[in-house]
Amino acid sequence: MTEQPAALRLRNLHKSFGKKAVDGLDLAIRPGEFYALLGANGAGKTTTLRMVAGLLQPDEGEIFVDGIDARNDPIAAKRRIAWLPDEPLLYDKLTPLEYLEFVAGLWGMKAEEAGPRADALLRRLNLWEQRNQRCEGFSRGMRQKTALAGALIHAPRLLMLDEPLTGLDAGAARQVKDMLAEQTRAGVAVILTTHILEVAEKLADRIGIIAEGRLIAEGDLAHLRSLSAAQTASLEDVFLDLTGPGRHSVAGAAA
Ligand SMILES: Nc1ncnc2c1ncn2[C@@H]1O[C@H](COP(=O)(O)OP(=O)(O)OP(=O)(O)O)[C@@H](O)[C@H]1O
Repeated sequence: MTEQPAALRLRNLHKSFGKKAVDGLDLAIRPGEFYALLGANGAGKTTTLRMVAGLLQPDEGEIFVDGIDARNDPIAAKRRIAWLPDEPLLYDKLTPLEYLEFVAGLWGMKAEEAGPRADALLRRLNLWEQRNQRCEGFSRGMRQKTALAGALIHAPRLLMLDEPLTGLDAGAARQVKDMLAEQTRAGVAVILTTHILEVAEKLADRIGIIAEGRLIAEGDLAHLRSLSAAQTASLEDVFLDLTGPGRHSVAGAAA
């Protein structure tokens, strides 16, 4: 049996904006894995995901999505990716149904494939009642959920989300979390950035911590605890310990 390729593999990824934002990042995520990328403000999380999404050109390094070299074949890689930024762009004059039709059209999906998938996503995310209302009056949670439905319409293999739960009420956050868990059960790899450490603690199979553009620690919570002084600590304690002043050059990353 041939081994399944990683859903995402980064090798020695670099990006500088004058100052280093991503500095030799290596990362591998399995199909069906839920991976949380943590880091302080400015650590390089969004820059990393934007490079994978093809929105930024790396200075150096390799990006493989589902075995496809994203720098050589960006279109094939993008077809396998969904990218949900922290402030997704919706078209206010469109309804959720129209928005999904529009996004499906961009992917060249046939109506008979896109229609049922859009219906299922809207029902699943509790947007069915609002499917014919314009997005302009939507709350942040409804906008996030509409954008998530749009991100999933083309059945991606790698779902990347930047701060997807920030500002959502408990009900909307639960619907998004349940949806993400369902995706991983279906074999989709999920990578998300979050400052809500409880989300990473509860949902992630593995957690990567980056500081100054480098992966300084990686593993499940038990492994991260073992790298930290306080071994019974919460993820918040571990995170603050590993990213604290003077620490991140010494905490070695290991799976
Ligand atoms: N387009 C850009 N031009 C110049 N500098 C940038 C640009 N994008 C990011 N940076 C810089 O790169 C570094 C990493 O930023 P990035 O947005 O990736 O961090 P982050 O970990 O996502 O932070 P946050 O948690 O605040 O979203 C920061 O120093 C930031 O100022």
